[in-house]
Amino acid sequence: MALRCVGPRRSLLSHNALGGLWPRAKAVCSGAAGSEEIEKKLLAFPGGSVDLVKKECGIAVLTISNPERMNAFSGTMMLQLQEQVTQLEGWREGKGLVVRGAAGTFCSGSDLNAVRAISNPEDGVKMCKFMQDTLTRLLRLPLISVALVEGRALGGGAELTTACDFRLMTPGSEIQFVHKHMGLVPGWGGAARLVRIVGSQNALKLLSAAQKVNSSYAEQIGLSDGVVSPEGGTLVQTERWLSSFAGGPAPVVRAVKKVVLSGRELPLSDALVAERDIFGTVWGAPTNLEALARKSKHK
Ligand SMILES: CC[C@@H](C(=O)O)C(=O)SCCNC(=O)CCNC(=O)[C@H](O)C(C)(C)COP(=O)(O)OP(=O)(O)OC[C@H]1O[C@@H](n2cnc3c(N)ncnc32)[C@H](O)[C@@H]1OP(=O)(O)O
Repeated sequence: MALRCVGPRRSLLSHNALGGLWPRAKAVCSGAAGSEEIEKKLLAFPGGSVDLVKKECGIAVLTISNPERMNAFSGTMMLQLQEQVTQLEGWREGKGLVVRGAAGTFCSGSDLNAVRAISNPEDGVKMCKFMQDTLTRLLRLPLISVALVEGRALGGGAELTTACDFRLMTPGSEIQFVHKHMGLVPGWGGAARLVRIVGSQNALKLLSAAQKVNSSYAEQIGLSDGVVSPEGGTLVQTERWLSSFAGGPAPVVRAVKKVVLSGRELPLSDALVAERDIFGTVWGAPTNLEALARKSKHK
């Protein structure tokens, strides 16, 4: 049975999915405590929803939905995204996450009506900090995540794709960091993450030319991990693809994500300590003991 979490239950708390193993996450997310002011302003821009369905198989689907505006993020959707990330942080049985847009397109970034109304630099920076915190927490979930890109992923929508571990694209879909055309640069953490995904040369090209990236070019530079064809259902295929990484017992899948995350984000000496701690959670645990009893051979 699927558990559906829809709508605007809100929390002002910042969460750290990796607990004590993760000193840097605390530092990055701690600013969220002072975010009440921007949260109040975001509430003034309603519309759309961010919906979460958690399935018993351990895979959740997060849907960005504002079809009249090509799934642009209204203010309340930004708040809902934060709430749904909090839900996922508390989901101990979770292993995988698909992030997608409603109605055949991914997301066209911030709702330009909200952007126009809060176009002063002070509010802009607060909004960007709010989204940075949420997307950092999304990327740090102990779940293996994939963005299913159909249609367009523009501006903040392109940034959202980089807050997932993987990206799959449908033929004809495009990712475009349109920020330069708007006289901007990414502010939701998308530039920092893009550099880590495609390298600084490719990131510079994509940002400085606001280049449209189709599915084949995205695969060539490592931005996309594969193409999903519309036949057979894009979500079904994406979930099947994800299952090959997020299959197996939750404690082991979550431990895999955590060691990769610590290796990616921490200095080597801290990453080694974190890896030992994570290793300690699976060594001698039921799955490990069962594998030993089976005398597994990996031919
Ligand atoms: C860059 C900074 C970043 C941030 O940090 O905040 C942002 O994300 S800013 C937003 C960046 N995104 C855009 O600028 C998108 C602008 N829109 C488009 O380029 C096009 O609408 C589209 C997304 C390519 C779709 O084109 P098309 O298929 O031809 O449909 P329409 O243009 O008719 O769009 C349908 C409808 O949706 C409205 N729309 C689309 N995107 C947004 C948006 N981001 N905010 C608000 N509204 C949006 C569009 O205006 C149409 O509505 P109507 O005009 O009422 O018909």
